[in-house]
Parts: sequence; C-alpha cells; structure tokens
Amino acid sequence: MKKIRIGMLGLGTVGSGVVRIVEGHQEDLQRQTGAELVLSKIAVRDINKSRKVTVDPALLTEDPWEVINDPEIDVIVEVMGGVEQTKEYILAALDKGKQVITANKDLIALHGPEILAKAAEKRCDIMYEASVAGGIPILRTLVEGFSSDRITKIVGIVNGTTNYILTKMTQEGASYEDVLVEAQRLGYAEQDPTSDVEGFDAAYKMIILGSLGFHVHLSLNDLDIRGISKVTSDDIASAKRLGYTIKLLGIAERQDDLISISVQPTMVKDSHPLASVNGVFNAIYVYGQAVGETMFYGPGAGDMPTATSVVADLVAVTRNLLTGINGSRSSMIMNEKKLKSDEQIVSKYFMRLHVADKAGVLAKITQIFADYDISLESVLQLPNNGTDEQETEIIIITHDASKAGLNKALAKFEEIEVVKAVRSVYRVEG
Ligand SMILES: NC(=O)C1=CN([C@@H]2O[C@H](COP(=O)(O)OP(=O)(O)OC[C@H]3O[C@@H](n4cnc5c(N)ncnc54)[C@H](OP(=O)(O)O)[C@@H]3O)[C@@H](O)[C@H]2O)C=CC1
Ligand SMILES: N[C@@H](CC=O)C(=O)O
Ligand code: NA
Repeated sequence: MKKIRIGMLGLGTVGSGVVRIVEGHQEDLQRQTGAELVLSKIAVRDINKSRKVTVDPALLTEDPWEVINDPEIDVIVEVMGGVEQTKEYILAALDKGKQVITANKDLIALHGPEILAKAAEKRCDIMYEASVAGGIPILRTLVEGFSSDRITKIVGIVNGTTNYILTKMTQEGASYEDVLVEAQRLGYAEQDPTSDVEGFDAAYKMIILGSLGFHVHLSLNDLDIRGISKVTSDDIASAKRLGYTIKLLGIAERQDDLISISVQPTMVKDSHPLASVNGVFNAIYVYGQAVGETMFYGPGAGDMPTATSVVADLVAVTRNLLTGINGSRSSMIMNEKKLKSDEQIVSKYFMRLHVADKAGVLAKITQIFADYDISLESVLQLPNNGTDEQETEIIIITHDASKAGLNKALAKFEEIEVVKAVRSVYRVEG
C-alpha cells in the first residue's frame, strides 16, 4: 500500500487531536484513501515539553525547516499558528511541490491570494477547512455544495471563545474575565486571546467565508470589526428584557454585486435559531438565491472537532495525490470587489441612552431620528432606579436605518445637553 508521509508544524491543542485521529482511525482512513498515512516529522517549539499525546521522540524537531526540506514528506499540516514566518514556511513547502493543510485563519485571511496563487502555480493543494468554525465542514459546503447557487448572505457565530463567554455571562451571570480564563484552559482561545475578544478571529473567518461565498478577495480593511470586550451585564439584561440575546455575529451580504461585511456584537431575536447557539458551538446561516435559508451547526473550537476537519482535508489531499489531480481547486476566477457605502448599509439598531428625566426630552430625541430619516420600532423608558432622580435611561429599537444616518444621529446626541451618554448601540438581527 502506498505511504503518504505527513510533516506537521505544531503539536499543541489541534496537532495533538490530529495525531489521535490519524492513529486511532488509521484503518478507516486507509480504507477510504487506499494509502497508509504516516506521521514522519513534527516541529514544535520545545521538544522536552510534556504532551497530551505520546509520539516517538525521534519524530520531533525544533526546526520547522527540517520538516519543510524533508524530500520524503508529501503533505505539510500546519497547526502552529503565526503569520509572517509561517507564511514563509508554507510558500517554501508549496515551492517544493508539497501539499499544504492549515488551520490558520489569520494566515489565509491576510495572505490568502498570495498563497493560493503559489499553490495554483505549483499545482498543489492548499486546504484550510479547520480554519473556519472548527468542526463544521462549511468551506467544502460553500465551494462544492453551493456551487450551483448564488449566495447572498452569510451570517455566522464563528468564534467559539466569545460565544462561550457570552453564553456564560447570559445564563449564569458569570464575569467576563473568569470565563475567558476557562476558555483558555479548554484550548478554545488563540495564543493571544485579544484576537478572539476584539473580533479579529471572527473577522478572519468572515473574510474566508465571504471570499469563498462571493468569489471576491476580501481583506481586513473591508470590515467593520467590534468585539465583545465592551458588552456589559446591563446590555445583556436589557436584551433579555426585550426578548433578544447578544451574539458576536459576522455578517456578509451581497446585493446587486455590492458587498458589506462586518463583525459586531448583535441583538438576535430569541426566536431566531442563532439565538440558541450556545457555548463553544458555532453556526453559519447561508442564504442562497435558489436554496433559500440553510444553517450549519457544530463545535467551533477545541482539539478533536478541529482535528476532524484537518484530517478530512488530509483524506482529500491523499485521494488527489493517488489520482494526480492536486491543485485543481487552487485557482478560481474572482469577481471584482465592490463594497457598499455607509448610506447603503441598512439594519435595525438597538440603543441605550442615558438622558435627563424631564419633559420634552423624548420629543427632542425622536426629532433627531426623524431628521435623519430613521423611524422607531419601540421606545422604552426605564423606571428611574432612584440613584439620580434627574436622569433616566431609555431603550430604543429603530426600524431599518442606514449606517450613515445612524452615525449622524449619534453625533447629534453628543451635542445636545439632554442626552448625557450613549451607553450602547447594537445592530439587530432577526
Ligand atoms: N484551538 C482551537 O480550537 C483551534 C485552533 N485553530 C488554529 O490552529 C492553530 C494551532 O492552534 P492550537 O493548536 O490551539 O495552538 P497551540 O498553542 O496549542 O499549539 C501550537 C503548537 O505549535 C508549536 N509552535 C508554535 N510556534 C512554533 C515555532 N515557531 N516553531 C515550532 N513549533 C512552534 C507549539 O510548540 P510547543 O508545543 O513546543 O509549544 C505547539 O505545539 C492556530 O492557527 C489556531 O488559530 C483553528 C481552529 C480551532
Ligand atoms: N479561538 C478560536 C478557535 C477556533 O478557530 C475560537 O474560539 O473560535
Ligand atoms: Na470548518
């Protein structure tokens, strides 16, 4: 039986899962591919570190170039993270005609076009199913399952760490800091968890989803990005009171070839299926012109779910190696990218305003909204909590409004004396 030799970069959370699956499911994998999958070399930072899996110490090296330059190795599995240096390793591996599998969304989102071009030039596979939504086979679904349709909207909970934090804050009143530490311990968070909580990890994943779904090269500058670090327990309580749940949503839309894409904490109506996606689970809603609404659900992070996707790529690459068709998917004709302006981005919004508690205040506020063509769905004045009888809070949900109009109204609130503070603003979905 033909042997396919695998060189790994990284043996942490995901890498350990890959070793477990390749070893534990070897017989099934052989039956499916017709080849033996052999782990040949593994680069780590510290070969003396204790590991979650047992591997032959002779396989380990602290020099990734030893893996890349090994002429026996057919496939590089990159599960170490990092961007610039890692890009160098991957480009070098492709240059040597090796197939590449990666779980690295930062790398693909930031340097995808260059890496894909190199893979196409060398007729090599570059596969990255694990980079988006851990265990959900969403990239293959977008590229293959939806190849007959025109995708118009992708809405996703695509970061497990923040969904885990928001769920614990909502259901148990847990503190943001405590839950973040727990998510790190469980292997969900990135090496630098700022990427999770400030929305960058989700943004990288939305860039990948949007690029594959709409056939354009999206980049970081195309997104509005807001994370969850400023979501307060008061916001969560207000959402609950009105029948909403706060979720960090990535939203990519295409309308007449105009695209908008963002990542932001969003008020999701409790009746919407995304509102009940909890814990480390992810879900991606895909709207296609022909198919209508579809939703894909599963674990978004963690060792075994993520490794499932890596090894599925390994099966696909192995099959391609045996039939000699590697690289056939690396080139795709891309559309010209046209982004919506702020006037064209339309949504409902929720906001909490801290205002003076006196006659005429509400009239002033609604007039400002009217000046910018924003009509209101509901206005709720909270009972004064007694700490300051001169001031109170109102909660507003708008009808569909342009982002430009909303920003102008918010700037106006800064100027008028009766609005003491804009406490929070959220997009509303569902
Ligand atoms: N954790 C998750 O749930 C998911 C992670 N990912 C992505 O998978 C990748 C890996 O994540 P994860 O497994 O969590 O990360 P870990 O930090 O758990 O593992 C990283 C591994 O890479 C090794 N490594 C790091 N830098 C180097 C280097 N310069 N040279 C050699 N080895 C190096 C580390 O070595 P050592 O062990 O010696 O320190 C470690 O084995 C990242 O790109 C991440 O974004 C994607 C989906 C889900
Ligand atoms: N840190 C990421 C890991 C998977 O991509 C997450 O929390 O989703
Ligand atoms: Na996936």
